[in-house]
Amino acid sequence: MDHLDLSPIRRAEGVVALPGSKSISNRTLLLAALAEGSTEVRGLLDADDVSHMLSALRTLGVNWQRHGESRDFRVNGVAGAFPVKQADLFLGNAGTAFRPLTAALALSQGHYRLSGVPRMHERPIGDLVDALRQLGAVIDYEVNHGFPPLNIGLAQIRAGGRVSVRGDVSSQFLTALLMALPLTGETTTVEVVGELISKPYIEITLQLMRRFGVVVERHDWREFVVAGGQHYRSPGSILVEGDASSASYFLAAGALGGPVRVTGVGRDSIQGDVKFAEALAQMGAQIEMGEDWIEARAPASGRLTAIDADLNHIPDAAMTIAVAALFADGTTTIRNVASWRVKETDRLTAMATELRKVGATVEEGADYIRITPPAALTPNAAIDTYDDHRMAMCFSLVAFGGVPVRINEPRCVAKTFPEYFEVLKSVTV
Ligand SMILES: O=C(O)C1=C[C@@H](OP(=O)(O)O)[C@@H](O)[C@H](O)C1
Ligand SMILES: C=C(OP(=O)(O)O)C(=O)O
Repeated sequence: MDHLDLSPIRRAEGVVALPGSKSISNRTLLLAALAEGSTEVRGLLDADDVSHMLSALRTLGVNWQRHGESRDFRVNGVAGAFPVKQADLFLGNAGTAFRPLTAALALSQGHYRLSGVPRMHERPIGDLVDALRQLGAVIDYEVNHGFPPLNIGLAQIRAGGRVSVRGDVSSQFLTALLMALPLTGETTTVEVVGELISKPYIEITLQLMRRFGVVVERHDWREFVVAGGQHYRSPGSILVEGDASSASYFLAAGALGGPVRVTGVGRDSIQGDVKFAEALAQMGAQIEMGEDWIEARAPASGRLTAIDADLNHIPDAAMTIAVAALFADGTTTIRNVASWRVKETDRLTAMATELRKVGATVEEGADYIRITPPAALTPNAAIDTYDDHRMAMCFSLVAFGGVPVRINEPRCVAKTFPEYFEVLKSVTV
């Protein structure tokens, strides 16, 4: 088995220029592809999830060019409909590619097949398919009802009216629907059924749609009205912010010593995961924030303290809090993260299993996890990562506990942050 042995880390200090945000990269690419005009996308994330979106768009007839070896791209919009009407798309395990493309293709009059890695075929998509069928889309499940692979057929799309979508399994279903609706050209009201989770990701969607000229009226988190007759129009140029979820590992490292500064996200960010800094501050870390940077250092007291918090608004960065809890006095409880079960792996079970390997006492609930750190971390734990980039990244923090730790299959970080371990090395001693 491939693995990476991390030696004990004494402290982290320095500046990390963050890679581009996954959520912003994939939304921007799709909106730029559907828009009228061409868009310069600067600072795009270079990682598997975005590569899947880029190659899907090329297969669908969208013309894009990369400027040399840079992270800057030009995307030539197709003004509404993909030119290629038949395609078989492989989307890995990229939720931000799979869900939005499903909606865009279901409303765009062609025959398409969408598939991914085996885990993607275990991640639910039924709520999105149900919503799209209300609009007249023809979508079949290839193997299991409610799960990819999907086959999309030619449809009679019903113009306008009301459509409902469940919001309590993944917010990506609502994001997908909102981004695709302007393709139908009629006013549509989307009603969210159940309590919407991961709300800040809907803010990212609405902000970027607005950058491309489409305005959505939002009534609380229950109803969204997309007016008819709008089209996406290129804003000219878009700079992708640094990834706020990727920032969480370095901010946590800073909170265990520091200072560590991340650049590319800050006060002006449109990403909900910047709120990770608030959770870390609640644990006692000293946080400073500028327009496009965040800095973390250890609490004045020297020790983090446990928190009991609902982290439904930052489900990805919440995993970093779970590992930071190993360094906090007391018992930390992370609540309202049932969605962890349907992500890259069942993250509640994976987190509980691996935290126990380093000696923590862990209670795993249906939608919460409670972590009491051990008096001393177990040295040389071999952490399984379950093909989950975030398991690999957050468990690297164990090395700050003065013990060596082994990360199995570390290359899973390629999903969102291929150079993670090199960057970590560059700011630690
Ligand atoms: O819309 C997005 O960009 C994302 C939404 C979240 O998923 P859920 O809405 O399924 O919680 C998050 O976990 C994922 O990494 C990215
Ligand atoms: C849940 C995640 O990814 P996805 O976009 O595939 O849902 C994640 O990156 O933590």
